[in-house]
Amino acid sequence: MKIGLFGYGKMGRMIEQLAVERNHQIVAKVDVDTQQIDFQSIDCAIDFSTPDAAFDNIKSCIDHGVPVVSGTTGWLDQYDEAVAHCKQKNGALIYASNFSLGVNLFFELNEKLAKMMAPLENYRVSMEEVHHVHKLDAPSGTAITLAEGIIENSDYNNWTLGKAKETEIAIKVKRENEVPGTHVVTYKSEVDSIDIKHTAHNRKGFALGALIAAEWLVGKTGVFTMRDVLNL
Ligand SMILES: NC(=O)C1=CN([C@@H]2O[C@H](COP(=O)(O)OP(=O)(O)OC[C@H]3O[C@@H](n4cnc5c(N)ncnc54)[C@H](OP(=O)(O)O)[C@@H]3O)[C@@H](O)[C@H]2O)C=CC1
Ligand SMILES: O=C(O)C1=N[C@H](C(=O)O)C[C@H](O)C1
Repeated sequence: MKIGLFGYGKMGRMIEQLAVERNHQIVAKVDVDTQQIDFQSIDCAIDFSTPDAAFDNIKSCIDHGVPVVSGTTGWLDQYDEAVAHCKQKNGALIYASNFSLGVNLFFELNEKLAKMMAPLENYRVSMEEVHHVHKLDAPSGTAITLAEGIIENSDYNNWTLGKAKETEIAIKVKRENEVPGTHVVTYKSEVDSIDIKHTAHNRKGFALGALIAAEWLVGKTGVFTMRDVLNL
């Protein structure tokens, strides 16, 4: 597959390394200064850029008939517009706040646990995410997906970075050194706590998941999620 990388930072470079191992070709490396892009040469675009750049990158890929996998976080206020644009143009799009297989299993576990905990009024849920100091957005996209998974399966109706009201999920954000990404969901009562935790040891899992999504997406039209790709 001929891949166009939109964003050639920490993730773009990791994807390049794994893509070559999987016999793919990187035919474009797009950054903020790129003047011209040969869209015709690209079978699938993989966007790991910045919150400010993601939507425009996705839109121009769709406009040029190029399927796009986006892992950029922090641009979700424009997600519905991206979905509508993709459907209108008969394009192909997968967005995931986290492409790693482990985190996608963690998402499923989080929803199942939320369902089990919902009737137990003695427990309150909260969340912590830890990332490297270079991260631009907070909370992480993954923490937002986890919070949405709890909200869909319980009486909680919002998340907050501040002091949580009765029906809000408190998310604590930590930025430390070069941490690739750690997420903990905690249910606490007076007598005990239940924690579920995912720890990324490096960025390979994210990159591999994005490549698997790109391999799956080529030849399809529509808007998909990692649930579709992994058949969860
Ligand atoms: N979904 C997932 O599984 C994962 C998602 N992420 C997310 O992916 C994104 C990128 O992460 P990461 O690689 O660590 O970040 P980096 O900052 O290392 O890389 C982002 C790159 O995008 C470049 N860029 C800026 N503007 C544009 C533009 N208009 N078009 C294309 N590229 C542009 C930046 O260039 P410059 O530095 O010159 O501005 C930089 O090289 C983040 O939003 C992060 O949260 C990260 C890991 C996993
Ligand atoms: O910025 C990162 O590094 C990461 N971002 C994603 C997020 O915001 O959830 C995924 C992963 O945690 C790493």
